[in-house]
Amino acid sequence: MASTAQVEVVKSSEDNTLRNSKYVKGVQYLVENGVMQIPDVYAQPPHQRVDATKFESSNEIPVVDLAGLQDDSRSGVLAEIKNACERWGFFQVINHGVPVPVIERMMDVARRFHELPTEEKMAYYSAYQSESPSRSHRFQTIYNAEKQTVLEWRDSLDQKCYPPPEDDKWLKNPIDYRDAAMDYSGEVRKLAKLLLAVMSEGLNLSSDALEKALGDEFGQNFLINYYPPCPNPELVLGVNSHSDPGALTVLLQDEIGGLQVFNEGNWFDVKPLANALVINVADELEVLSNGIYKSVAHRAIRRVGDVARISIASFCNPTWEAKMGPIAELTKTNPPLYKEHLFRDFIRHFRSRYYDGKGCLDNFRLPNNL
Ligand SMILES: O=C(O)CCC(=O)C(=O)O
Ligand SMILES: [Fe+2]
Repeated sequence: MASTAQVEVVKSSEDNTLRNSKYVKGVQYLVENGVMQIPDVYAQPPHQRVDATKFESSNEIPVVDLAGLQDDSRSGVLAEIKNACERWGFFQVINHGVPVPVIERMMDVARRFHELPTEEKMAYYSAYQSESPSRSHRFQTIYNAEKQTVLEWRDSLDQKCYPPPEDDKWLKNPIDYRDAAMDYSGEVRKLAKLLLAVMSEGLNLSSDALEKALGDEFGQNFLINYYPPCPNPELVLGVNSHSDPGALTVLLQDEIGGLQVFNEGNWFDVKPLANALVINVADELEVLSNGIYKSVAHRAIRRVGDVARISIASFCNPTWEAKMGPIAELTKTNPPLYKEHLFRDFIRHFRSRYYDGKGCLDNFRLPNNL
């Protein structure tokens, strides 16, 4: 590593300066410059700090073998998924149909992107989605410079995948990125459709009910998260506690680990499993299912160790204009628990604040569900 970076300390109260600070270059930049002690702006308040050395009890998050969907164990697999969506909002899948070479190639381009020289990544930087609406991708290092006072130990690349960007709108560097990203996101889309069908059946709805409720062809983007080694891992969070705003998330993580899920007052590690994918219920699926399926607060910690962690979160979202609210069949015996709204308005609200657990969804609950 090179000499210690001269990092200016930004005090939490000066959050408006974050937008123009050197921290926009991201955490990999600090690490490449030999940072020995995290700048104060990355330090979590004491109650948010974690033990970055130990794995929490972690064998309980269900692992579902999707191979069983093709044979006479199908009804058992449906029940496992239904149960996981109700109890955990999270599960891992194996034999999910996304080919291993497609996964490996995606991980490889993801790593090579984040290891590019800072100036090349900064060519893709913008602080907000709204500042680069025509671009299909965005390098992101600060989630919300106006609203957040503590920064996360991660750099991300946000990539729209569906509707598919025009050929010349994909990232040009790494050169093989576009093909890898298109193949991977196409495979993830097939899996998401399968899971939405199974989840619909779990609600006793027709198998196309959830996909239809997301509008004409659901939207899809992925976020490639890069968490470089940290000199003070016990002081930082890679991603603060949040629930995903869309419908369904398919997450690929490498072998380092760090994803944690909140359940009944405790944090549980989602243990890395080779070639498995992690599935989670997002806020709008909780809304559509009238609270039967649960979106769940999760976060990523940066473990002790000297290897960067990568995760790729693929978000399947309702279309912008899709009308969200509990599906009518599910409100016949139980009252609706969530207000009707457009997905556009949900996202507007999500982006207007810094995330905190399931705080955004709380704004859309009806009074009988507070
Ligand atoms: O890195 C992880 O495991 C979690 C990332 C995540 O939750 C997200 O990007 O929404
Ligand atoms: Fe997430």
